[in-house]
Amino acid sequence: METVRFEELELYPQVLRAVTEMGFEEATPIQAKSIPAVMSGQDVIGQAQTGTGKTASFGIPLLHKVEPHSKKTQAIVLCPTRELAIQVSNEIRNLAKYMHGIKILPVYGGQEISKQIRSLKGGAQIIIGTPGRVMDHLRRKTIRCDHVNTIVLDEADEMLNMGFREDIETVLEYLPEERQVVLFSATMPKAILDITKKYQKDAITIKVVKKELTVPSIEQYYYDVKRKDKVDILTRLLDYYDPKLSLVFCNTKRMVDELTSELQGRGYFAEGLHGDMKQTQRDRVMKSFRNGKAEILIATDVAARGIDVDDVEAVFNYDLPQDDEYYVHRIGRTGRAGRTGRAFSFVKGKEVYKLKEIQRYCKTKILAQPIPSAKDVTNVKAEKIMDHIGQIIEEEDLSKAINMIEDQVNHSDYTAMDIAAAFLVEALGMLEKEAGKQDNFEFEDTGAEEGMVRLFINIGKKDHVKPGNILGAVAGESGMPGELVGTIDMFDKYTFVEVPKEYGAAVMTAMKKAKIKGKSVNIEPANSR
Ligand SMILES: Nc1ncnc2c1ncn2[C@@H]1O[C@H](COP(=O)(O)OP(=O)(O)OP(=O)(O)O)[C@@H](O)[C@H]1O
Ligand SMILES: [Mg+2]
Repeated sequence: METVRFEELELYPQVLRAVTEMGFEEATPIQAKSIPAVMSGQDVIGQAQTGTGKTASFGIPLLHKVEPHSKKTQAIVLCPTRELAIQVSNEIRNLAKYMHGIKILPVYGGQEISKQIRSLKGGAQIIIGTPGRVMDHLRRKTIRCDHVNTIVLDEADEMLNMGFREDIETVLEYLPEERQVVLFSATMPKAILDITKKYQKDAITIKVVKKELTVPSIEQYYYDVKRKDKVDILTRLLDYYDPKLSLVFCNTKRMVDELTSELQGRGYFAEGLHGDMKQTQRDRVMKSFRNGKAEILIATDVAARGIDVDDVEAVFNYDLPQDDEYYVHRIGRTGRAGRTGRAFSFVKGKEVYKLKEIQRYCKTKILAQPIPSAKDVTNVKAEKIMDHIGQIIEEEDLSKAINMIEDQVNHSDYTAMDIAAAFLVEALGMLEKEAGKQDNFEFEDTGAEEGMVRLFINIGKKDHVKPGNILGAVAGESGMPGELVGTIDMFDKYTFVEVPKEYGAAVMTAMKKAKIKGKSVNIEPANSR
């Protein structure tokens, strides 16, 4: 398709200036087609892939449609999540930077309503909000709709889905008969298209057609992963690919919480995000993800739609999404605005069929991929260290250090090569300690109780050791609740302890460092003893 420059779209000079300042050079295909259509006042359904600039596709025309001299509310944009309402409002504010007298206000749940009411009193021509809170203001008459001539549903298919449909209908009832209804999304399932007729008149459909629904610059892989191995494989992939920012999707809030503390415990800069958190906390997490302080965001689908954060280089489906559409939106958090990205999905057993279904829906291929080995991770780390070293050699004054090494070489049997190699081992070792806090152990079935594994402990001479000492060491060192420790069988020279399977590896790792009655212990999985 021919490229269209923003100059050709007859924008206000103030808007053109803002667009240029935001670094947009050409209009994306969806922008080129839908900016004129939305400006003309027609009802529009716009569909284009994730990260292709749909926000400006409706944001720019809204700025052209509002009358800045009237303080009345003239346009409403509805978004499915609070984070998206904030983001869309910021993007439109950026576009409006050089237009005077236009106020753009986000209103969403979890934010103090009295504060919102005060802001609304000042008059805002464009309101961007979540349906529940907008409805609330309409009922209180703190938002008045008599002059609203445009309503936009961002993520329209989600908004017209069962969870939101009633709210949307209520909001629409408040609007004047003569109004423009604009819908945008990366996905438009047929069932939803059927019901859009109820809300729109002679809508034109602008679909930027591509072969596949997902963005081609996102590499998509899957791993067949047992539940218990998921965390290890996730950290392996994080270490290997070392993405600047990553987004990890789980299907439940509980899983988000669990995985967040697991990764934090292993030393990763990870934060969780889900709907049960307080809004102030959600805001804090989003802020630290946007500024890169949190490198890994672990979230429910609350972060799946619309969220635009630079430098998200990898998306993980820790759990496979329930709906095909959600796969498209989740992985679309990377590979935005022409960038590349990677998407990794974990599947177990029968979920492979679900994955096939997703590929059919998206018309894309998700490839099986071997898990990088620990050695692969070491290699990429060594490469990174060598890159860094190269940079130091290029940029720093090394004369003092060279003198010191020369001294070493002259006064020992070591060559300069020995010394350099030892430095590399030291640097890698330090990294390894950070990355591999938990060793992997194979537990064989040794007739332990259901869900338990049997560990063999040898503390050498065991004159004064009592079951209580063992219990204290196992529970105390590993952080496992003591009441979970199963049977402790003490024999003449050795002891068997049963612990829940999921704590097996943690106990083993912890006990290697533990002492019982001042003595180091020897611990291993009980096999055929
Ligand atoms: N013409 C353009 N040139 C370069 N960058 C652009 C252009 N238009 C928008 N962008 C930038 O591209 C990114 C993605 O835009 P946006 O969030 O609007 O995508 P989207 O199509 O709404 O995606 P999603 O379906 O995920 O909601 C944003 O950072 C935006 O500022
Ligand atoms: Mg969007």
